[in-house]
Amino acid sequence: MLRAVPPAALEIRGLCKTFGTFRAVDRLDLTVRSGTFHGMVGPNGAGKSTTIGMTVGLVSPDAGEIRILGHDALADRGRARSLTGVLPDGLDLPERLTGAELLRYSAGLRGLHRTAAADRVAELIEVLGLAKAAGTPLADCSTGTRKKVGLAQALLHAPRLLVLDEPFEAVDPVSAATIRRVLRRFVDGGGTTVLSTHSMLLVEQMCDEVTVVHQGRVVAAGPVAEVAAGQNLEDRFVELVGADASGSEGLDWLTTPGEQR
Ligand SMILES: Nc1ncnc2c1ncn2[C@@H]1O[C@H](COP(=O)(O)OP(=O)(O)OP(=O)(O)O)[C@@H](O)[C@H]1O
Repeated sequence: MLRAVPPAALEIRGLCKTFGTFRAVDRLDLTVRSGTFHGMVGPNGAGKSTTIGMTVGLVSPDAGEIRILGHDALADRGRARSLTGVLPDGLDLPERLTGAELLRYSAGLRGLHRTAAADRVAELIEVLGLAKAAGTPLADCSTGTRKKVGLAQALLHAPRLLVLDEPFEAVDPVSAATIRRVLRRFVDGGGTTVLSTHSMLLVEQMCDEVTVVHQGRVVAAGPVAEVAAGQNLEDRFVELVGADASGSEGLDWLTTPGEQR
């Protein structure tokens, strides 16, 4: 008997976004298979955050299709939102709430029963090492701690797809290892994670597949080893997006001692 193929966790076709006259995302296609860890990499300004923003309903696309686990995410935002956990770029958090208050509030918005919400919030605080942040206004928390609170918020409602914009940015190595273990358990349990990152090492260590975005378009995609094509991923990345020798010329005043300032 033929087994039904599960729908992709995330399927993007022909996605476009223009800011003024600048085409930030240009007919981008992306497929993230269910139950995988997928990395999205690209140079600064490549269009990763804009793509993620459109995927999770924070930025409206000019054109294209987005399907989350087979559901049309643009037509049915409510369904897409319930399936997806999001760690957006920039993390605009309500600064006066403490970490615990934000998590309880988010659990309420997600419609979690009060007892389940309290249990999950307590467990996330424990596992992610957020005891201090739980009682501290978010305005007074460090960048890395805010990332962890944002991640806890993304996990609260047990989504099927996690979309994370640079989840390891500013996070210390011990916390990063904890986050990696949490994400690995999530994926091993059938969830799907797509994350943007500048760490090729992280992609090599954690991701099943990778998509390389450059100037709003996909320039390579597939299993990490295939995209790396026999090189380490960092060298292959530089080859794909074009090496840049800037930084080795100019700024003579910086290296000429004794010059008048
Ligand atoms: N709201 C906006 N208005 C105008 N331009 C924007 C806006 N948002 C993004 N852009 C531009 O779109 C391009 C893509 O930005 P985006 O943040 O998606 O890149 P990125 O790949 O996430 O970059 P980085 O790795 O530096 O975070 C950039 O040139 C950026 O300046």
